[in-house]
Amino acid sequence: MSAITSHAAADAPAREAVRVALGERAYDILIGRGVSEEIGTRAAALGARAVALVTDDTVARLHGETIAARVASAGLRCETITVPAGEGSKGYATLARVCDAILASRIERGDLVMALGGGIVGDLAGFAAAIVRRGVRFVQVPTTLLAQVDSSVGGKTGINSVHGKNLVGAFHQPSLVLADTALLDTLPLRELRAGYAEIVKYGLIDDADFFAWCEANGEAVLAGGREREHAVAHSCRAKAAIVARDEREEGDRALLNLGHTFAHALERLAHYDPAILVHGEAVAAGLALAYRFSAFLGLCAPADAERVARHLAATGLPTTLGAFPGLAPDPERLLDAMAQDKKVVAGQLTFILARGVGESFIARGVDVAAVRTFLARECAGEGQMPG
Ligand SMILES: NC(=O)c1ccc[n+]([C@@H]2O[C@H](COP(=O)([O-])OP(=O)(O)OC[C@H]3O[C@@H](n4cnc5c(N)ncnc54)[C@H](O)[C@@H]3O)[C@@H](O)[C@H]2O)c1
Ligand SMILES: O=C(O)C(=O)C[C@@H](O)[C@H](O)[C@H](O)COP(=O)(O)O
Ligand SMILES: [Zn+2]
Repeated sequence: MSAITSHAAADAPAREAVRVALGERAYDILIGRGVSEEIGTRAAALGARAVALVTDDTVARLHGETIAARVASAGLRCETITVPAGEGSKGYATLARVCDAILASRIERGDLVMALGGGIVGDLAGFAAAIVRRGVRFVQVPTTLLAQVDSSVGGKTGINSVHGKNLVGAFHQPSLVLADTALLDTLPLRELRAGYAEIVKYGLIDDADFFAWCEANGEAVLAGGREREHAVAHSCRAKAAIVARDEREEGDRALLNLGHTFAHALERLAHYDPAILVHGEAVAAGLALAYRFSAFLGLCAPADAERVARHLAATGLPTTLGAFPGLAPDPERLLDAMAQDKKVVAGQLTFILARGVGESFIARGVDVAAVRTFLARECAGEGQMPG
């Protein structure tokens, strides 16, 4: 119980800074209500004279003018580039349009691309920044819970292909992340839940105490307030630590992919259609599946798999392949999508599996026949806890 108490939200400071210790590419994540008020002075302090503010049409309507005015008030030229909201923007056509708009704005290497939005804008704008003029600096101003706890940190940028999720991209670290939790006040519950799945992931990777804290405080995180800020800061610290020791996913960083071999396959089958699922929902199902697959292989106790699914379901997240309206997953199509996973080595699948809550590990060379049998059971609705 004492370890759980160490996550007490009452102890969370109003504002927190987390350093991503990457040598010459090190940067700060500033977390708290109102931190984006400093965006202009912070951009100026980075030596930029102009900013290409990339955002989506929903975020532009809600927060675009405020952020652009803050940038301009520090004496920087600010050009806003707006893309349609949704995963459909994370593709070649929108990437080309964003790159050309950045060039048309005469953004120089010393200037800044600024991603104002969720993970889709962050991944897209970050990749554009990585390739325009062979590398322009960029700043992340994440506006979804998912982006604040995960996608704005660590420098994975990219777009989707018909062949799969995030298959074209680059590692390009931001120069600064401003996670203003006040921006989440306008975020719909469905998107809060999706971001919550990636928060739970940190507990499942290697922090059983944090998973227990999530079990006790998940509803409060969704409701807002100090628990949410604590969860954002804790998640950023967890991700920063992993990224600092393995920036380019040559080892440990793959643990951040817990649940994602399943999730990305589901996203491809759904053609990235948000009417069917969004990334965080696919991750929630993927986490439950990774634990059930671990139990199926005899690696982890079925009770742990049930505990994981029970908590995700309790916060309104999907935990089964059958949970997505309009999606009829079948084992062969899922396996075909998994074959494009970036963790594949010499044609062999890699999964992140678990020996228990907070005890995940990288499993290379996983037997395809076992995956096929497991998926067939899951597609038939067998092996799942009720509800
Ligand atoms: N690079 C990484 O390390 C990393 C990590 C996790 C996920 N991702 C990627 O992130 C993407 C998902 O990101 P996401 O869940 O943030 O989705 P998203 O960017 O689509 O945002 C979700 C929805 O919320 C809206 N929105 C954003 N901020 C809002 C706000 N403050 N108020 C109201 N509405 C708001 C958006 O317009 C959008 O419709 C996926 O493409 C996933 O692959 C990347
Ligand atoms: O930062 C990472 O590393 C992650 O794996 C975080 C994931 O939540 C995220 O969805 C990431 O985009 C997946 O990476 P990918 O390399 O599998 O595309
Ligand atoms: Zn993810």
